Amino acid sequence: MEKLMISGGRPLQGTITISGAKNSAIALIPAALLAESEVVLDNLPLLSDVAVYAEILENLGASVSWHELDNQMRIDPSSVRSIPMPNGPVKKLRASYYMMGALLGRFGEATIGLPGGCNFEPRPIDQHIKGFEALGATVTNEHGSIHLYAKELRGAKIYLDVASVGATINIMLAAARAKGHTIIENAAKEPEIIDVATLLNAMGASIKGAGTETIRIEGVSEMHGCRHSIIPDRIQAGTYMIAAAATRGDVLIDNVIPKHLEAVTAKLLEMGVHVDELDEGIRVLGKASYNHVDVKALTYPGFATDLQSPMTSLLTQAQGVSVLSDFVYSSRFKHVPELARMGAKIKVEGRSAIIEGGELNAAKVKAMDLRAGAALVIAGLTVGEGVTEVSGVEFIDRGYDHLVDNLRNLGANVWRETLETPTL
Ligand SMILES: CC(=O)N[C@H]1[C@@H](OP(=O)(O)OP(=O)(O)OC[C@H]2O[C@@H](n3ccc(=O)[nH]c3=O)[C@H](O)[C@@H]2O)O[C@H](CO)[C@@H](O)[C@@H]1O
Ligand SMILES: C=C(OP(=O)(O)O)C(=O)O
Repeated sequence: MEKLMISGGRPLQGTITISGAKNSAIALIPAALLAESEVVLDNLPLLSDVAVYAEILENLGASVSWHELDNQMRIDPSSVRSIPMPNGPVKKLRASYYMMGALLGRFGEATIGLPGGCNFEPRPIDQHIKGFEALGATVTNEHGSIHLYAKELRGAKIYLDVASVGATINIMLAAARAKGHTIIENAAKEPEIIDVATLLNAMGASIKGAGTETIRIEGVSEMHGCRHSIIPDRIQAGTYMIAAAATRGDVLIDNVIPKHLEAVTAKLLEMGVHVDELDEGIRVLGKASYNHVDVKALTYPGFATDLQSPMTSLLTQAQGVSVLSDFVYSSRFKHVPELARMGAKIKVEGRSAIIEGGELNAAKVKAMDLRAGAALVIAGLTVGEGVTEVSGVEFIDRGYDHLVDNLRNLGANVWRETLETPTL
C-alpha cells in the first residue's frame, strides 16, 4: 500500500496531455467480447481498472495483449467462453457489470458477482436488470451473484426510470446481437455512450441516437473485430483544470474535447478564472482571488458528479460561501470530513455541501474513493507549509493515468511513499 506525499504551494505550470477516458475504456474492453475476431483499442489509459478488466477477459479465455507504452490493447475474443465469475477480479471494480450485457449478448448466459469499486453510497443496478429482462432474459440473484439466461434475446422498448450511464451501455451491449429492434428511452447522454456506440457500430452493430435520450438498436447476428481510438478523459481533464485554478497556475490541457468540458469551463469563468479554448487545448490561468459560486452536479451536459469532489477543494479557495449540490448521487461527500482535517469549513446539508472559503493546512488524510482522492490531492497542492499525506492511493490509481509524473511535470512537489503497516 502506498500514500501520496504533497508539499504544495507551487502554482502548476506547463502542458499536460490527457489520456483516454476511463469510463469509455472499461466499457469498450468488455464490448470487444461481442466480436468474433480481434479488436484493437488505441489511446487506452494506464489505470488499475483497465488492468483488472484485462484479467477478467483473460480468465474467460480471451487473448489480451496490452502495449502500455503505445497505449494500445489488442483483444482476441475468439476463444472466450461464458465461465461463471462469482468472485475474483469482478469484485474489484464497479464496471464489471458490463460483463453481464456483453456475455448475455454473445452467449445468452452469464453469472457475475455483484460489482465492487467505489461504493460512496448504495449504487443499485435495477435498471440494468429491468433492461435485460425486457430483452427476454431470466435474471436471478444467487448468493450475491447475478445469473442471466436467455434462450434468445429479442429487441424491446425500454424506458429507463433514471438516465443511467451503466444501464444504457449494458442494454446496448446485450441488444446489439438480439433479434429485432430495441429502443432505449430516457437513455443517458454522456460522451462515453457515444464512444461505445461508435465501437459497436465499427464492429458491425447498428446503433443510432447515442448521445440523445432515444437510442435505437437493430440487432445483428454477427459482429467482427475493428480498430478504435478512445476519446480523451473529460474527468481527468476537468480535474487538471480545477487543480490549475486552485494553485493559481497556468496550464495548457492538451488532447481534450472542449465541448465535453463546457460545464466546468463555465463555472471556472464564473469564479473569475481565465479559461481560453485554443486550437491546441484549453488553457487555464489562475488568479489571486475567486468569486464564490453555486454548482449543481447533474447528468451530461450538466456539471459532472465525478468533478464534484475536486470542485469542493477549489471552492475552499473562493471568497465567501459556495453551495455545491449533487443531483446524481445523494451522499457523495466522503471527501468532506477529510478536507475538514485540512481546515476546510464545509457543512453537508442533504445533498449539498456548503463551503466557506479559507486557507487549508497540511494533514494526514485518507481517500475513501477515487474522486475524493483527487479532491485531497488538489487541496494538498494549495497548502504552502508542511506535507500533506494522502492514503487510499489505490482508489486514485483507478482513474488517474500517471498522476505523480504529470503533476511533477507541472512543477508540483509530489511523491509516493510506502504506507507503514501498523504493528499489532
Ligand atoms: C464506470 C462508469 O462509467 N462510471 C460512471 C457511471 O457510473 P454508473 O453507470 O454506475 O452511474 P449511473 O449513471 O448508473 O447512476 C446515476 C444514478 O442512477 C442511479 N441508478 C443507476 C442505475 C440503476 O440501475 N438504478 C439507479 O437508481 C444511481 O444510484 C445514481 O444515483 O456514471 C456515473 C454518473 O455519471 C459516474 O459517476 C461514474 O463515474
Ligand atoms: C465513480 C466513478 O467510477 P466507478 O463508477 O467506476 O466507480 C468515477 O469515475 O468517479
